[in-house]
Amino acid sequence: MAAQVLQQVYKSLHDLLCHDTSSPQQASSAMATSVLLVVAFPLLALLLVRRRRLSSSTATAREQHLAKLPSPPGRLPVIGHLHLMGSLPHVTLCDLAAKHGRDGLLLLRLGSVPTLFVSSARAAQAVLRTNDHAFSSRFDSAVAGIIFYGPSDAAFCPYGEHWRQVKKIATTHLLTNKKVRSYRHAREREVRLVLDKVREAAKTRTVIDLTEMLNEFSNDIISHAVSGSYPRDESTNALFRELTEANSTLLGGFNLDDYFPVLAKLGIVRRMLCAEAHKVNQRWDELLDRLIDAHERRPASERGEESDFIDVLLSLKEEYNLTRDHIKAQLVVMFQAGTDTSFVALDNVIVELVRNPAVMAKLQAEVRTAVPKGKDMVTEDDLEGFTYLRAIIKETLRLRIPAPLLVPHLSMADADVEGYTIPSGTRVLINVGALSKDPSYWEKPEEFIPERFMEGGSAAAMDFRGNDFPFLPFGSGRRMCPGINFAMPMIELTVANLVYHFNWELPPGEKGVDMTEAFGLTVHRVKNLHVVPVVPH
Ligand code: HEM
Repeated sequence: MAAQVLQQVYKSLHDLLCHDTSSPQQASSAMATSVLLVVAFPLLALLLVRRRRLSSSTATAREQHLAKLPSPPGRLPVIGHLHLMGSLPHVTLCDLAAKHGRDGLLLLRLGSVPTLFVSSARAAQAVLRTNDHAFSSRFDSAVAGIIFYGPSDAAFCPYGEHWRQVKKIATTHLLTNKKVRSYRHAREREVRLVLDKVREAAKTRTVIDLTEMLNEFSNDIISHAVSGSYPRDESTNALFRELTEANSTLLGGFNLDDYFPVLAKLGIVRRMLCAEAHKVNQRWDELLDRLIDAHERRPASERGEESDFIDVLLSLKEEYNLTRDHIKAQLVVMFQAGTDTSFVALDNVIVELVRNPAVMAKLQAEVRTAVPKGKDMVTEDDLEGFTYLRAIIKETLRLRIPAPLLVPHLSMADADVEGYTIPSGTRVLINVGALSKDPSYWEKPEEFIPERFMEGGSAAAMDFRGNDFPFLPFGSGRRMCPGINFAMPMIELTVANLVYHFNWELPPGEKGVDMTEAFGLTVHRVKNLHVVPVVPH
């Protein structure tokens, strides 16, 4: 009985979040869901054996602070503002913040979870710099706990000593400039493989699915960094790709416990929510065990300059007190945090170039002038002088941020933001997608104008390394992305080669690129980019 109620609740909530609720019919369906939940909740609550309660004075103080924050009307019983989110929360939130927000802040009740949305550069600075420590944790998610072994990885692990250690490993051992440089030949080899495939298609002017090709490419690059000091292994790379996608579906989908954490404490709910995550985790486990075992058997003398992440993590086992599960968690997160973001960024750059032929021509002129005609490929040595290429990548990361709400932060102590007290335990989403289109910082913010980042341009001084708050595609502060140095050479090298060797046309009859977006762990286009490569004369 409880399982049936739960399944119905789950389905209703899923429908609610995955569809636009702006029409009257859908608004009434939101009300129906709410009614269903009002009826279902007492039933489910009866099943809770133990329930942690905040002391009533703490709860009252907390509610008093929250009540002072601006919040939109239309809050429904139990589901709160969940029905207002729609299928593209990063877009809906911009509208809600514009209508109902104050001082760059807006409080929504998503299910039972108070969630603060931050949508001005000043408020983002107050959260990510002035109160960086207070806002540096992550919320507890059953699914993330299974996928990331605890979670004990660098991205989903709550703030604390373990997180500090694994983040340090990421920044000082796995993703340093030196380490990234050591993968240079692997990057060039993978780009060469992409060029070979494109060249084949260009011979017969065949339409190619460039999005799919770039997705595979990004995954292969990370696969190499993780375990690739072995010969290239297609089947292992394909398995990594499949499992990373399975994780993305689990993490990016609707998870009941993200909005009703108290429910997730019920054994029956936990089992239902986590069954798929356990299956996927088991497959990761088998794959990683196999690879770690193989690395352990290999003599240290065989690990060259290009040691991969598994080699590095094994060598740090004693120093950092790492268990095998800790090592696996770091490996899984490198795929999860690194692949999708880098791929989406890369794909978006190409999409913008196809949509803006004048920008494409100017970039081709930059690359083709610097690199002699007929060269086999543009190498990383050639990239140094490509200022327009760098401006294009920045402009793409401004206009189409892969993770426009960052990863949710969680406050660990009361903190003052723009004159409001944000109580400990509040979930915080920074709408960096809104910041990078704020007209008070950006001229013509909806237009693709890479020149703004060139010398003399209005944003020439802006960078994405966490110090310019209107422009935070990688976040800022303690939880900032450690993967910039890894992602940039890969994106620059690939784009430079694709525009050096080929001109790009839309398939015959296509008038433009379909830009419809879907929200998940990252925001990506629904339809893949299909293009025709043409070898220039
Ligand atoms: C264009 C590519 C990338 C973008 C746009 C990007 C963006 C982000 C963002 C927005 C966050 C969350 C920051 C926050 O919560 O405040 C993040 C975290 C993270 N990223 Fe990236 N990322 C990219 C590439 C990479 C790569 C290549 C790796 C590793 C190979 C990586 C590893 C991580 C990790 C481990 C975290 C968690 C940091 C923490 O919680 O302390 N990222 N990234």
